[in-house]
Amino acid sequence: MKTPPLLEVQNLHKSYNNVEVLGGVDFTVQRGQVKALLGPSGSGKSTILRMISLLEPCDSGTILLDGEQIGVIGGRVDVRPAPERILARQRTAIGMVFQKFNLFPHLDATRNVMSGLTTVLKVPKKEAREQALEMLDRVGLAARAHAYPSELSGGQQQRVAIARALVMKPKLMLFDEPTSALDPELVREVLDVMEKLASDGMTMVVVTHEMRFARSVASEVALFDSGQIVEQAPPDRFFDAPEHERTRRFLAHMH
Ligand SMILES: Nc1ncnc2c1ncn2[C@@H]1O[C@H](COP(=O)(O)OP(=O)(O)OP(=O)(O)O)[C@@H](O)[C@H]1O
Repeated sequence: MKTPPLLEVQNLHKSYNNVEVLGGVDFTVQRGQVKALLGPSGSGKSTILRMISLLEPCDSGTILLDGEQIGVIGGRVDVRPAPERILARQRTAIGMVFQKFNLFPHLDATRNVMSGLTTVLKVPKKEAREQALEMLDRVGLAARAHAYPSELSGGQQQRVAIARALVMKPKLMLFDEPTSALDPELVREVLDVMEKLASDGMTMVVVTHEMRFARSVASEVALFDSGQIVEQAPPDRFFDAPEHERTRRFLAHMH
C-alpha cells in the first residue's frame, strides 16, 4: 500500500468577518520534506499554520496528517469539530514555533521545555527533565539549561522554543517566521538548528522571508498571495525559472 503524504491540506477556506483570508488552499508535504511558504504580509501564511496546528478551526476543507483527518470527527457526511480532548492529542503531533518565542518568563529553559511533557503528556518530572536536557543539548543550549528567558538572547530563546516543540516528538514542525523578531546577527544560529533538523529528516513547513534558507533547505517553495497558492515548485525552478508573473514580481522585490 502506498504511504500517504505526511501532511495533506485540501481546499482550505477561512474568512474573518466575511473577509476571505484563505480561498481554497491545497498542498502536500511528503515525509522528511521541508516546504517553505513565502508571500507578502497579510497573504494568509500565518493563518494557514494556525489552521494546520489546530489552534483555530477552518471554515471548510480537510487536513490530513499521516492519512488521518484532524480537527474534526465523523466522516464526510457528518463532520463535527473534534472535542478538546481529541484536539489535544492531535496537537501534540504538530510542533509550532512562533515569531515571538512565547516562553514562560518565570520558568528556566529546562522547565520551559519540560512544561508540555508534564502537563499534556503526564510524563513524570524526572523523566521529563532528562528529555528536556537532551533537547536543549540538541539545540546547542546544554550550558544554559538553568537560565531564565530574560537572561537569554533572542536567538537562544527561539532555540529553547524549538526544543520545547521537539521534546513532544512531533511528526511535523511548523515555523512561523521564526527569525523575523531577531537581531540580524542572531538569525544564523536559529537557521542552523532548523537546517540540522531538516537534515535529520524532520518534516517541516516554514513561513519565512529568508530566501537563502528557502533555496538551500526547502524541498519545495510555495508563493502565497491573497489566501491562495500562486506557484509551488522545487527551489531551483521556483527561484530561477518561475512560471508566474506574480512570482517574478515578488522575487524582484526580495532582492
Ligand atoms: N483573528 C483574526 N481576525 C480578523 N482578521 C484576521 C485574524 N487573523 C488574521 N486576520 C487577517 O487575515 C489576513 C491574513 O493574515 P495572516 O496573518 O495570515 O497573514 P500573513 O501572510 O501571515 O502576514 P504577515 O507576514 O504579516 O504575518 C490579514 O488581512 C489579517 O488582518
